[in-house]
Amino acid sequence: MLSLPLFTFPPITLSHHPSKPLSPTLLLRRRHHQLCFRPSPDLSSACATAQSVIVEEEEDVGAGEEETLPAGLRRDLMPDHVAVIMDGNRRWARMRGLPSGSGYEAGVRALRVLVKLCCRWGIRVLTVFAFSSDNWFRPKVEVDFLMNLLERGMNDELDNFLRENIRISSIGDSSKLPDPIQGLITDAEERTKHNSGLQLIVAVSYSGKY
Ligand SMILES: CC(C)=CCC/C(C)=C/CC/C(C)=C/COP(=O)(O)OP(=O)(O)O
Repeated sequence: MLSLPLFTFPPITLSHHPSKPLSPTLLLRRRHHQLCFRPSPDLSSACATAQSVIVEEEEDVGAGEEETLPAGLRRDLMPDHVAVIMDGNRRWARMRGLPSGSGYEAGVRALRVLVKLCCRWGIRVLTVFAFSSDNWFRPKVEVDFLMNLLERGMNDELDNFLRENIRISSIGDSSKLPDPIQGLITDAEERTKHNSGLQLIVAVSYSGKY
């Protein structure tokens, strides 16, 4: 089982965009598997560029072929592996007087944009920390909502993963997930296992122990 290291150094947190709940903490795995933390201007501009693309989310952000990087980003400084902690969804919704569910749905939309950007910018691996072991202790209605969102996401996106050459894998204690979701994840892992593009690792029911 893969494990995602947890870091104690100050995380780089993207400032909230006024309309999108993407506040990921980025953990960068540089080439040659050396872990490092780069609060560099290059990273800032990567974040700024990502945010400006998220603003244009409603426009088509096609995955397409790997492309020339936007101004300010340098190919030799791009990480191989980006990991995102997908929190802040409820806070984002609360700040706008919306129910938590709207925050989670917006989080999923932001995730779609992030996946497309990783494909376009040549990131090899994207890990998203989507549901922690502690999240099981949230109110049942909220857990059910998230499980439903996960199930819909896996169903809706599989064709896209196949078309875009994205390989899906998951980490975490999947035995706690409802059976249909376990089945969907296993199926997606199996059907995409030979894909050679972006590897999308979804950490669900994950605690750092798995
Ligand atoms: C499993 C699934 C459907 C993944 C899709 C992506 C997504 C929206 C993940 C967020 C899940 C989550 C419980 C985040 C925790 O912070 P929070 O945003 O609930 O709370 P906070 O605002 O208090 O940090």
